[in-house]
Amino acid sequence: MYGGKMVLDKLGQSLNNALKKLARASTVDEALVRDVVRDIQRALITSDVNVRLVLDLTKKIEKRALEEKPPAGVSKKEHIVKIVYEELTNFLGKEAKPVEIKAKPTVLLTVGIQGSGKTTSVAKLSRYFQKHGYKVGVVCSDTWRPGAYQQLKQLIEPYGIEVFGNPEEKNAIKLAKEGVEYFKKKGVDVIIVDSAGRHKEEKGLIEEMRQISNTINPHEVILIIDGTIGQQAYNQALAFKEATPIGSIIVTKLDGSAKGGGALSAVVATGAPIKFIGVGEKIDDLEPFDPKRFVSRLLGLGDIQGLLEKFEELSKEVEFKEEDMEKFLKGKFNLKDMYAQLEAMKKMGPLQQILKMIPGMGYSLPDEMVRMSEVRLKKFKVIMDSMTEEELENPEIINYSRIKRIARGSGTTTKDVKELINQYNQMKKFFRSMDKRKLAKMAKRFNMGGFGI
Ligand SMILES: Nc1nc2c(ncn2[C@@H]2O[C@H](COP(=O)(O)OP(=O)(O)OP(=O)(O)O)[C@@H](O)[C@H]2O)c(=O)[nH]1
Repeated sequence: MYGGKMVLDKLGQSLNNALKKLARASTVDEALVRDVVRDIQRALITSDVNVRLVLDLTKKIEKRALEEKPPAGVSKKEHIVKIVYEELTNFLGKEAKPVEIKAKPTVLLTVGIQGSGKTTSVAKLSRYFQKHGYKVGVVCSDTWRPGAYQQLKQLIEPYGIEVFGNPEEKNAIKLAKEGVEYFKKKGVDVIIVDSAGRHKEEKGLIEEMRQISNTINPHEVILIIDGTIGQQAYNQALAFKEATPIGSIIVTKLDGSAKGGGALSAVVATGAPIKFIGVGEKIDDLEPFDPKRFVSRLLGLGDIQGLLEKFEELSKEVEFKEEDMEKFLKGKFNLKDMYAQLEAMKKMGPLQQILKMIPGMGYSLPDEMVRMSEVRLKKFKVIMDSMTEEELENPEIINYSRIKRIARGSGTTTKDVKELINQYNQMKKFFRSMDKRKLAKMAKRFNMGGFGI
C-alpha cells in the first residue's frame, strides 16, 4: 500500500509472506534465514528487478542476518525484519529527495517518451504544488499532439491553475519561451513546462530536452518514466542522467504494475533521484517518493508515518476544526457544516485514501461526495445564502413552501434546492451508517492530534 493505493501489491504481498514465514518459525537458524532470503529473491525477480541487483541485495541481507547480533531487548526475528527493511530502503535510494522551490519562479521542464504519462503527471504536479501553497502556471509546448493542450486545460483549470498554450503554434521552443515569460510576468511561484513527447526512444527525447532547456533554463528537468516497462527503465534513466545535471525522475503507473519494482530499482541504480511516483489516473494520485515510507508500506509494517505526513499536508490546505471533524465523523451536522465539509473534501480529494489508510477502515465514499464540482459547490453556496439561520441549523424544517422561497431568493430552481437537500441527507445517512465504534476511535485520534497506535 502506498498513499492508500495498491502499489506493487504483488511484490508487497510476497515480501510480507517471507516475513511471516520468519515470524512463524519456532527457531531462527541458518536454514530459515536462507529460506526467507530465497523468498525475497524470488519476489524481487518476479517484479522484474534486475537479477544481479537482486543477488547483491539479498547477499547483504543474508550476511547481516547471519552475522549481526541483535542489540539487547531485540529478538532475532525483529532484528532480521529491521535488516530487510534497511537494505530494501537503501536499495531504493535511502532518503527522500524533494523538488526544491527556492527561486521565484522555479521553472520545471518535464520530458518523457510518448505515452509515459507525461501530460497527466504535469497536471498532478501542478496540483501538488498548488496544494502546498504555491501559485502555479503550466505551459503546454506540446505542438506534436494537439489534444495535449485541451487535456491539460481539462485536468487543471477546474482547480484554478492556468494553462498557457496555442494549438496553432508549431514551434515548440518559441511556445515554451513565450509561456515562461507570460507566467514570469504574472508572478507565479512555479512554472511547469510540458514538452512535446513525440519521441519513441531516448535519443530524440534527449535532443529535444537540450533544445528547450537551453532556451528556458529550467531549475530542474523532470523525466517521466512509465513504471510498467520494468528494468528497461535503466537505459532511459541513464541516458537522461548523463545529459542533464539537474535531472530528476517521476515513475508513473505504479498502481497495478507487475514490473514496478524493476522500474524503481533500475532508476535508483543509475543514481538519478526519483522524486515522485504516479499511483493512479486521478489528479491526486501522485506521491512524493520516500524510500523509507515506501518500504515500510510495501512490507506491511504499518502506515502510520505516512498517514501522519498526509494529515500534516492536508491540514495545511484545509482549516479543519477538531469539533467539525468530530461532528462530521459522527454524522451530526447541519447544512453549514456540510458546506464546510464539502469545501474541505473538494480540496482534500484523497479523503477516501485517508480513510483507507487507517487500519480497519476500509470505507469507500461515494465518488460524488469526494469530487464535488466547483460549479455545484458555488450553486450550493448561493442557495445557502438565501436560507435563514434556523434553516441552516436545522434543515429538517425545510418544507416545500420554504424550498420555493429559497429558490426564488437565490435565483435558482426548486430542483436545485432539492438537490442540495438530497446531498445533505445522503451525506448524513452515509456517515450514520458507518461503524460508530470505529468512528469514535478515529475522532478521538483526531482530537489527540495524532495516531497513538
Ligand atoms: N494507472 C495509471 N495510469 C496513468 C498514470 N499516469 C498516467 N496514466 C495514464 O497513462 C495514459 C497516458 O498518459 P498521458 O499523460 O496522456 O501520456 P503522455 O506521456 O503525455 O502521452 P503523449 O502526450 O501521447 O506522449 C493515460 O491514460 C493516463 O491516464 C498512473 O500513475 N497510473
